Amino acid sequence: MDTILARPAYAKVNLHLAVGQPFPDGYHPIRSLFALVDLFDDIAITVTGSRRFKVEVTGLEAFQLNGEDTLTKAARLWCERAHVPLSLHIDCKKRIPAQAGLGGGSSDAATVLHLLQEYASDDALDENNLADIALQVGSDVPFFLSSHCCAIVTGRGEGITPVETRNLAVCLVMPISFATSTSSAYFRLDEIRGGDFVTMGPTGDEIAEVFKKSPAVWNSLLYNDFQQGVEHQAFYSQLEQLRSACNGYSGLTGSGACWFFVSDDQRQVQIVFDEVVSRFGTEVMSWKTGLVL
Ligand SMILES: C[C@@](CO)(OP(=O)(O)O)[C@H](O)COP(=O)(O)OP(=O)(O)OC[C@H]1O[C@@H](n2ccc(N)nc2=O)[C@H](O)[C@@H]1O
Ligand SMILES: Nc1ncnc2c1ncn2[C@@H]1O[C@H](COP(=O)(O)OP(=O)(O)O)[C@@H](O)[C@H]1O
Repeated sequence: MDTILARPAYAKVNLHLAVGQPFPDGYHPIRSLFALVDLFDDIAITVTGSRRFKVEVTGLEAFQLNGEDTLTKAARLWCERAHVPLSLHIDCKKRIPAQAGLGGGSSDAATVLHLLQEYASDDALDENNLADIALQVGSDVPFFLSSHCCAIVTGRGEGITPVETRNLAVCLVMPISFATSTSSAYFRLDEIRGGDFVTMGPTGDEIAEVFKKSPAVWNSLLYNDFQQGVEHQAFYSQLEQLRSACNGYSGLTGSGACWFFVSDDQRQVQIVFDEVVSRFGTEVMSWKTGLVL
């Protein structure tokens, strides 16, 4: 009998993101506050009796995949390490836009790993093996694999310190005519900095303290380093103007291109959301949602 396992793969926002100078391997150290948001892809895995491997993704058709998709990569690496055949059918229905800075590809991969661990039960891989696979798939995968709703993330993405999450309302705005490649965004940031010394800003403890306060006061304390190299400045300036009339915090998530507004007052998020819909119409995709608790 086939076994079917399913689980949602949530998106994240980076409520703060400091980027340091690159390590010798080219990757950059980050110090970031990650929080899961209630926007998710649906992942289902059918473990079959036959030796067939099939991955079906709907909603990613517009994107040219550069090699394997993250679900295939995670499943293949897991099966290799666990010495089990790739007898799987993975089905993914995407809602999280790609190249948005919402971590959709990484979350999908972490969810596949979670489901395979659940299926393997007593034969599941140990933590070290799993952590190794996660980083091979992508720098954001360790956070999604951690199952924490909110965390300070450091190193390349492997340092996870959980932080208690909060009931906050969120508006997400994704332009439909452009997206951002993560590697290009890191490259552009290095170019802008031109090798100058950079500080990593507030410590993890300081970021966690700021997170306890109202989002309306975060603006002078938290930031995203990618904001300085962002293209389409006119678009983001319009969104920032909207925020300045409301009580909350806003910014780019990850390397972009998605913008978010967060508030402890649902009505403020409704105002921003309505204004975005009336100003940008079908030029953007927008969601009124919240942090995952
Ligand atoms: C910027 C962040 C912030 O959360 O997220 P996104 O905007 O992509 O969601 C992450 O650091 C992105 O993580 P992820 O999207 O998993 O990146 P990866 O696939 O590992 O790497 C893609 C490319 O980004 C660069 N990269 C990534 C992570 C990192 N700490 N330093 C880097 O320099 C490298 O050039 C790498 O080749
Ligand atoms: N399961 C997946 N979901 C989304 N993108 C994927 C997936 N697998 C591979 N990709 C590729 O990874 C790139 C960025 O993925 P994604 O995680 O959505 O963006 P971001 O890094 O901005 O959060 C896309 O260009 C896409 O082609």
